[in-house]
Amino acid sequence: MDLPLNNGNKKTLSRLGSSSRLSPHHQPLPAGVPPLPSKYKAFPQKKPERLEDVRSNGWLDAMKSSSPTCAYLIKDFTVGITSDDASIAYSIWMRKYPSAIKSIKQIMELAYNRKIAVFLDYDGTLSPIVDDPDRAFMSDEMHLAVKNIATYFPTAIISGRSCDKVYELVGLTELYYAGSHGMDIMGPVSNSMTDDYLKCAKPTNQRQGNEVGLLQPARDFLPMIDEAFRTLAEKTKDIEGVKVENHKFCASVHYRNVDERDWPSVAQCVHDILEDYPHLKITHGRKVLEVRPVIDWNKGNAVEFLLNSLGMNDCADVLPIYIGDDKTDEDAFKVLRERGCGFGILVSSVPKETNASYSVKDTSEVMEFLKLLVSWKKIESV
Ligand SMILES: O=P(O)(O)OC[C@H]1O[C@H](O[C@H]2O[C@H](CO)[C@@H](O)[C@H](O)[C@H]2O)[C@H](O)[C@@H](O)[C@@H]1O
Repeated sequence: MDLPLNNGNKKTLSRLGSSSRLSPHHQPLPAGVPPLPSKYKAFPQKKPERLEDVRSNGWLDAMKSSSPTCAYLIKDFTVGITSDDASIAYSIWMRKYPSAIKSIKQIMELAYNRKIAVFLDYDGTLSPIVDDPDRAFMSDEMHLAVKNIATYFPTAIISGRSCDKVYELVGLTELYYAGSHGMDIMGPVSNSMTDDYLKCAKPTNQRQGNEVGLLQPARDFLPMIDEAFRTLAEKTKDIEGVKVENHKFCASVHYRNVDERDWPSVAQCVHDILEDYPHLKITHGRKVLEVRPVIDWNKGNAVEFLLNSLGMNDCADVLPIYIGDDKTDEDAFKVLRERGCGFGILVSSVPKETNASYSVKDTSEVMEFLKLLVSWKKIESV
């Protein structure tokens, strides 16, 4: 069943070809989800029979395992181990996901005669994870490293935050931005783009003098997300430490600062609200529940879209590199792995299941890797 998003304009982006997976306006809804009504408010607020309790539907387990800081290990390893065991397990894991820094020579060989495109997640990748999402800033050194990388390679930030918020935090006009987990893309405009890709009234890419366009495949969900955000904020306001953010095409319910004994209340509250929104779903991030439209569009689609619109779709010529730390970044790692084109680098200091090919420990290693890429490019171009 196709979801008639966006004013019935059936034109697709010509550069994307005919793949329905890439078409932002024909996202199939999962089986059993009713079509989105044209007037969302008129939709009967069906209250389905009570879903499984959050304890049995896996939400609580996912909440407990999000953002592990010490010896939380994946299923091939043991939980509740000593720090020595943890470092052995990490070393074993690193054999499968080697350090991108130590593998720089191998990466440069892969990049030989190919154009690199760089995709960067924001939180936990460019800025360290902190308790207050409003204070997640990049260091000056990281800011410079990102600016330099964008001088040499097409670079995009792909974030769960709204496009405006991440642009405000990064403040670099030479980058492309995809906010709301890829549902709000500020990217390059080419002549072959159709009306689906809105040309931005205010070109932000001043340094390169390029026009910038917007792609918003979940545009019709805006009123619904806004209403859900307000309900989530209202209903969770008495749980100490909860913070709810509106990221335009998704909403984030943070529980990092909530006493662990109250996590079931957070989960139950969000779960109960979502029963009234069959067009919204939950994904798990680092101590955050992300509420987003059920459409099949994620950070992986955003990467594919940007590669297409940058004219960098030919695997023989292009090496896309995606760096991220979160579960939502796995969608992008998976796309690169499945295309057999480019690779992901996971930011993690503990073993995790991942579709990335390499790893770095933390944001300072991300910065070191970005600097290495720039140094290599400088040497190569003399
Ligand atoms: O895709 P990202 O750029 O990584 O954004 C994902 C979420 O990041 C932010 O939350 C995370 O970072 C916060 C600041 O360090 C931290 O306090 C929080 O616990 C993390 O989940 C952001 O606030 C979320 O809205 C994003 O979805």
